[in-house]
Amino acid sequence: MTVEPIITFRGVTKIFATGKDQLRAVDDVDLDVRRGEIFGVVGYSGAGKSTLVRLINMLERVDAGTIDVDGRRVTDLDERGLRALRADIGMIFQQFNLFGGRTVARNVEYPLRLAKVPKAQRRARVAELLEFVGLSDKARRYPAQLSGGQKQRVGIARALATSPNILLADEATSALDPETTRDVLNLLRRINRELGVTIVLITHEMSVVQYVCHRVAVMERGKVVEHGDVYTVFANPRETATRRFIQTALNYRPSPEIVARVRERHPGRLVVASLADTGAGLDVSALTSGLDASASVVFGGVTQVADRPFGSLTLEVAGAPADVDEVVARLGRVAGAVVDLGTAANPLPDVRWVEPRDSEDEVATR
Ligand SMILES: Nc1ncnc2c1ncn2[C@@H]1O[C@H](COP(=O)(O)OP(=O)(O)OP(=O)(O)O)[C@@H](O)[C@H]1O
Repeated sequence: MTVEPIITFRGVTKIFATGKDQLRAVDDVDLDVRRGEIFGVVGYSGAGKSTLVRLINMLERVDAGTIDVDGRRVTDLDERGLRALRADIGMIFQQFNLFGGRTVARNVEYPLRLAKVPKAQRRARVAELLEFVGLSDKARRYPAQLSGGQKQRVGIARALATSPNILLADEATSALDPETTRDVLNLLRRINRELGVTIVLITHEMSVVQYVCHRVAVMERGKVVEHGDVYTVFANPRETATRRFIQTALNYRPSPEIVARVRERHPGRLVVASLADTGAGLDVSALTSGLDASASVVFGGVTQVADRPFGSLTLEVAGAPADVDEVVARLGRVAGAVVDLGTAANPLPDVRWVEPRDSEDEVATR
C-alpha cells in the first residue's frame, strides 16, 4: 500500500451555533487518509465523527482550515465543482436512505441519471452493480421487501454507481445484526481490495475497526485525540478514550468486580498481561520452568487484530515468594504490558483499567 494521502485535513474546524453558544463539532483537525486504505473514525456519540466525514464531500462547509481530496482543494470549490466532486465520492448511511417508492434497480440507477449517463449504459451498469453486491434477483423489488443487510447492499451499489475513488460509510452496519454486519463488512473489504476504493468508515464499535480497518482515528470532543495503524492503537492506546473503546470491544481485561470474584477462588498473586506483539503467543509453562512456582490462566482471551494475536490474560501465580517474583519478571519480558494485582491478602489496583463512561454526550462548547 502506498502512503500517498488521498484526503488531507489541515487545521479544520467546524462550528455550529446552538442558541448563544458555539459548538466546535470539529476542532482544529489535521489528518491524512491514505489512498487505498480502509480508515476508521471512532468515537462516542457527539464526538464529531459524522461532521468530520461530511466535510469531505462538503455536505458541511468548514469554518477554518483546508481539505484536499484527490488533488483538489474542496474547501475552495464552487457549486459546479462540488457536483463533480460528489460523483467521485460515494456515501452510505446507517438508515440506508433508499427511495422507498423506487425499485432496487431504480435506486441504483439514480446517480447515473443525475450524471446523464445514456439509458443503455445505465442498464448495463445497474446489472453489473447488482451482480457485484449479490442482488441480481432483487432488481424489481422495493426496499420495504428487503432485509436490512440487503437494503445496505442496495445503498452500496448506488454509492458505487459512478465508480467513485472514495466511499464514506457513516455507521453503515450499526442497524444490522452481527452476522449481517460481518457480510456487509466483507463486501466493503472486497470493494477496497478489488476496486481499489479508499473507504472512510465511521463507527462506534471497535470490533468493526478490528475487523476491517487498516488505520484508525479516535475522536473526542471534536478533536482527533489519537490515530495510527490499528494494531499499534490497539496494542498501545495512549488516550483514555481509546483504552475505554478497546476495553469495551474486547472485554478480556477483568473489571474490578470480576477481579474481586476471581480472588474468592484464587487468593494468589494475580497478574494481568497484555498480549501484544508476542508473536507465537504465550508459553505459560516456560514462565515457571526451573522455579518453585505455578502459573495458571484464570481470566482473559486472545483474538486477532489486523491478523496478529492480541488480547489479555490474567494469571494466578503461586509458590515461593522469590520464584513468584521471577515468574512476574519473566512474564514482563514476553508480554506487552503487565499489571500486578497483588494477592487477596494484599491487593493492588489495576492501574490500566479505565472506568466506563456514564454520559454519552460529551461535547465541547464555547
Ligand atoms: N447541523 C447541526 N446543527 C447544530 N449542531 C450540530 C449539527 N450537526 C451536528 N451537530 C452537533 O455537533 C456535534 C457533533 O455531531 P456529530 O454528528 O458529528 O457527532 P458523531 O460523533 O457523529 O455522533 P453520532 O454518532 O451521534 O452521530 C454534536 O453535538 C451534534 O449535536
